[in-house]
Amino acid sequence: MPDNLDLAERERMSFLLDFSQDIAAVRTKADLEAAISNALQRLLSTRLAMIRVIGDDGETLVPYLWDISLFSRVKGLFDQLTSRRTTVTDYFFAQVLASAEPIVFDIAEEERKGNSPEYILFFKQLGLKQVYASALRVGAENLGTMFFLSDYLDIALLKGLCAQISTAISNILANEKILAYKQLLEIENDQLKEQIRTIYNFSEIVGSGPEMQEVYHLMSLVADSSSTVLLLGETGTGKELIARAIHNTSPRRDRLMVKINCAALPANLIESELFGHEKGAFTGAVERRIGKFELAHKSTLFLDEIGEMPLEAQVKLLRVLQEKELERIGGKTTVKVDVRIIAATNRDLEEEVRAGRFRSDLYYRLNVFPITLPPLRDRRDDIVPLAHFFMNRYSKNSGRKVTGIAPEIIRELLAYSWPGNVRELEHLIERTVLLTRDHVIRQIHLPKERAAEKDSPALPSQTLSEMERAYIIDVLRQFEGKISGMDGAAEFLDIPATTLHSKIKKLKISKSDYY
Ligand SMILES: Nc1ncnc2c1ncn2[C@@H]1O[C@H](COP(=O)(O)OP(=O)(O)OP(=O)(O)O)[C@@H](O)[C@H]1O
Repeated sequence: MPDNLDLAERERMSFLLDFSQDIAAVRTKADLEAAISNALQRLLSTRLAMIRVIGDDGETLVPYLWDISLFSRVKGLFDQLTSRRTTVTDYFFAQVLASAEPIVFDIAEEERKGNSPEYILFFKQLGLKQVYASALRVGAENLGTMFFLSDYLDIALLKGLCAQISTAISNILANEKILAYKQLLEIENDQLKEQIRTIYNFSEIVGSGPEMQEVYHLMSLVADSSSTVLLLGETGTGKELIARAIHNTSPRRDRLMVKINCAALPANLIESELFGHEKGAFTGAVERRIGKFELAHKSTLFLDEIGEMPLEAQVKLLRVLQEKELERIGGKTTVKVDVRIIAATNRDLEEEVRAGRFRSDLYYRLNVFPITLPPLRDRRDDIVPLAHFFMNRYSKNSGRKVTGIAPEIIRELLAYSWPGNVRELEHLIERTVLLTRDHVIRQIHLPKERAAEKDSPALPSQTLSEMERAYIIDVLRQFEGKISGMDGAAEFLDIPATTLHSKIKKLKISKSDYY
């Protein structure tokens, strides 16, 4: 401390210096209360009366911290004043908030002016001649007000004291907000995880034919392990659905599966998205960013459209898969990661390797446990159950009561080649449910297929009896197994009940097919 300062100045500086040390350690409101009361003990006759902070509405001054022991004698009036709404425009508070400096209110003079008689009465009952007050302020922003009771208070000292309290309260408020957000995010996160778990589990996967049975079998073999899985199949065949189901039945299911779509990102961003970057690693890297790999630590990383990944990124991915550690772009240290990889592509990766667009070493790393999802046209038995599944889902979602699909529409669905696979069927049914005015879907707008496509070998993969079987099952499902009578399936099919019975027998349709 410089020698040429007078005694008062020295004392003031030493007081503020000590206070600033105490205040620097403050994390909570209780810490702040202790620091203030500690400091004020040195000022003998000075006590903190009340701190109020401006609420979320920007107007109300909410009591934040006060010394109840000061008001025991005037408790009735104190309770009355603190229980009613006080705003930034109320007389004493408006003066404090408008002033750059602390204010000393002379109670006798204020009484003469006739403003805010309840507060004047309150101050008088407390036996005060003066009240000291200052705005709680950070920069130019008002956060609230502070009132002190004192026989004498040095204004310069009060100013320093208030500046430090302001910073501490602003930090505490910001911390409380962050904590509240954190709790909110944690709750949301748990709810989302739960939602994803219930949406994407095996029971939401429709398809009971031999092709999907094989898929389920492979899934159950691999789910428990940390092995890399490669999902192959045309667009819309359900690769992401299967990836989520594998994750949700694996030991990693308590953490969220992290997804990255390798086709959706420009080549220069994909690395930073995957591995993260340090602040200033390249132009535009204004903040440090955690990559998806790190986010997926102890969880699963779903690399969608892996066939589209640029070659440079492939090299880096391979390194991480081999070493199980990564380096953020612009970083100097390595980060260990424990990530299970599920990759998916609709490309023929072997062909991509031959064409030099995909690294063979990466291909072998990924191709540990391949699962191929068959296109919908190769599992026509699943078309009708899927159509019903989506009909139920979207009629429930939209509050409509669409409960059936007319037989001629079933015929159209079975005859179509579904180049967009399950996704195309899902979107079509969603649209149709919204357009349907009836309880039964009687109209559908399938894209026109060119004659050549119609004749393509994909279409007639079902025999006539297979189609007949699927058709009868659907009708039985709609009539809840009722065969004869006025509202029975036979009547609807326009055949005698006995004929329907013999067809059911011949086509080996059992109750479990339509219930
Ligand atoms: N077997 C199924 N049962 C129920 N819904 C399914 C099934 N297969 C796919 N779906 C639904 O079809 C839609 C498309 O599936 P998904 O996104 O998993 O396909 P994808 O193969 O990953 O497609 P892309 O290759 O275009 O990314 C999703 O809404 C999914 O829930």
